[in-house]
Amino acid sequence: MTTTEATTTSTQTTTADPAGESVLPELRSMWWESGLRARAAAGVLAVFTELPRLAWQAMRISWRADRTRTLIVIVATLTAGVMSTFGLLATQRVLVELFAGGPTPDRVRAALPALTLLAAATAVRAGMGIALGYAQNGLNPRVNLQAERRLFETTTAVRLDAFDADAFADDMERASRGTDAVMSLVQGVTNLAAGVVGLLAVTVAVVVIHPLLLVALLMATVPNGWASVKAGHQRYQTYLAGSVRRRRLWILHRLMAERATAAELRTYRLRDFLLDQYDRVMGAETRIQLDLARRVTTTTSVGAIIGGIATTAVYVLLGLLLLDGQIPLSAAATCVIAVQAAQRSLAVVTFQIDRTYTDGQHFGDYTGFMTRAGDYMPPPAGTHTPGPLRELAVDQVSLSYPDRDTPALDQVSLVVNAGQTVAFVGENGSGKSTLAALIAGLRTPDDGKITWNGHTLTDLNPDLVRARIAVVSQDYFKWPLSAATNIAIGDITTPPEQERIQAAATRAVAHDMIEDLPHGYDTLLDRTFADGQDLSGGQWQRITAARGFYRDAELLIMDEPSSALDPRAEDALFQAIRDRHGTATTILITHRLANVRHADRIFVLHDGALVEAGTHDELMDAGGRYADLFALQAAGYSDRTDPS
Ligand SMILES: Nc1ncnc2c1ncn2[C@@H]1O[C@H](COP(=O)(O)OP(=O)(O)OP(=O)(O)O)[C@@H](O)[C@H]1O
Repeated sequence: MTTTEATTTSTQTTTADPAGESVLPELRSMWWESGLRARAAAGVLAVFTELPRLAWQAMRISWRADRTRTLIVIVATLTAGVMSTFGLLATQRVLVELFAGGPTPDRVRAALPALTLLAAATAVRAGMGIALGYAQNGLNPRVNLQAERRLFETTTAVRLDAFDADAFADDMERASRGTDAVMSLVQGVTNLAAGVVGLLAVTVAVVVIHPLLLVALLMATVPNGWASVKAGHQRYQTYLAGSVRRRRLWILHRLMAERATAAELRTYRLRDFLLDQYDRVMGAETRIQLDLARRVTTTTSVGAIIGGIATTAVYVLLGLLLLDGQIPLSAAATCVIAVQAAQRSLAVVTFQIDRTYTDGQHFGDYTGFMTRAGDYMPPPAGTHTPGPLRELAVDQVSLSYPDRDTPALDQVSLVVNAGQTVAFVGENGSGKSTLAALIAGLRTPDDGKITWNGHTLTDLNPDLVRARIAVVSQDYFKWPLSAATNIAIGDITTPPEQERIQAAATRAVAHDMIEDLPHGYDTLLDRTFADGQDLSGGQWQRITAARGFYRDAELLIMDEPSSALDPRAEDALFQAIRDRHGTATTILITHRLANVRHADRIFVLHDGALVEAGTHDELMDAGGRYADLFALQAAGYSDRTDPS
């Protein structure tokens, strides 16, 4: 597909129904696709210039994965090729002897040495085939392991902001597809090498018999080869242009078939809406696939027709050479066998060129992703060891999310002393969670710095800093693990201890609730597995709070830890937080302002700026934003209790 075609297809999808533009904005052409498309449009011949590089890369991966098997593959492939040449030359000798004059027994006897050679060559070739299969089978899982592990090593190491970039998500989607391609590429290159060696073997044999036969061989093989390569190119271009569509389809699959969305889908009667979305994306996809099928069929049919005509011409040429006495009958017969062998090898070669090229492009996506992901890697880790927390200072810190006009945090400065309980309050979107993420070292400020006992966070060893901080996030993830493990992953560096797990659960008011589960602490918290259970929102929140307590960190950051808790549980949780006062530091983010009254210091954020700071009493006296919010919330309670 050309660039124009790709653009047309994506606009077709969105303009077919103007509503689609806003509902499915991802269907628009992405800026980053144009560069890749340009590469794909480089032309069919580019395949041949790229193949050696791809083969080299595949071999390097294979070598790293398993040297012995890679060696077996190389030796077996080459030996099988040499045996093919031998086999063909031996066949010709057998035919020469059989077509010679004299009684049949004498002719058979004369052909015996060549026949023995032929049998030996065939046996060695078959043996090499078995060795090749054995080596390849053992190589595949090892190569796959290497490729996939490297991908996950990268995706788990990149900075958090990588996941804010849509290009990164698309890039990653293609890279995941690329991990399968690594294995396929190694296999494809081996098979391709086997096919090429087979073709070379036939070529050598044919040239030895009669150089003119080489022309015949080329005529019979080139058209099909060209068509096959071109078809592969067409398929890859279509695949490339469809990355955004596939991501959208994947999202729709999950929205329509997963448990997490099942209830809301029904409540809001989203069935028809989602099916309509699916029809639109699939409609576009089907049109594109049908168009591709038409173009691929045309290409391969043209190749097959020209190839057929050329093969007929070869047989005519052979007939003419025979009639003219240019070649003996034995050579002509060997040539027919050779052409058939060449066509078999060519079928392998063209299929493998197609596959290797396609896999090579996917592999390029994989390696390209690895390179581009380098831009998202955290800066070199600091080496200083953080001591026990004395003072945490946020100094003139700003952060803007990509594609946002206003900063999420704007020149924020504050100090938290060890043993304090401080609160971040403010309206939705005021920047509280962003500030917490910066303090936890999950994001790096664009400007300003955060210091731990006077050392900038980036100068400190990040693992050692994180070991001293526990974060209970507002957007927690429901890990599909047992209740005990869900808590124990709060400190993965030590083996889980049941007593410690229970103590953390008790502080988070989760113990009794967990004991009541069918298998207690061993209950699997995922309904999609056998024996799995799900929890209510408040119960999940208790588990995540227990995870935060499990680490017993010097600095505990709790972002909306009680939004789903019942009043009794909420009270108990905040009592546990107050118990930390004086011995450990807590940063609390909550909209329930009654719970921050006891905080040593309350920081009020508004539109990313720190607008007020002080104790509850100071802020109430100041009569500013905090006092307004507090009075508003308090009025809600007093209205209900006020009998008037
Ligand atoms: N990953 C992100 N990409 C782009 N913008 C973001 C991202 N996360 C947050 N924002 C924006 O940054 C601003 C601050 O968000 P933040 O989550 O820090 O607010 P908050 O004070 O914690 O809000 P809430 O009380 O609703 O939890 C908001 O305008 C939000 O839309």
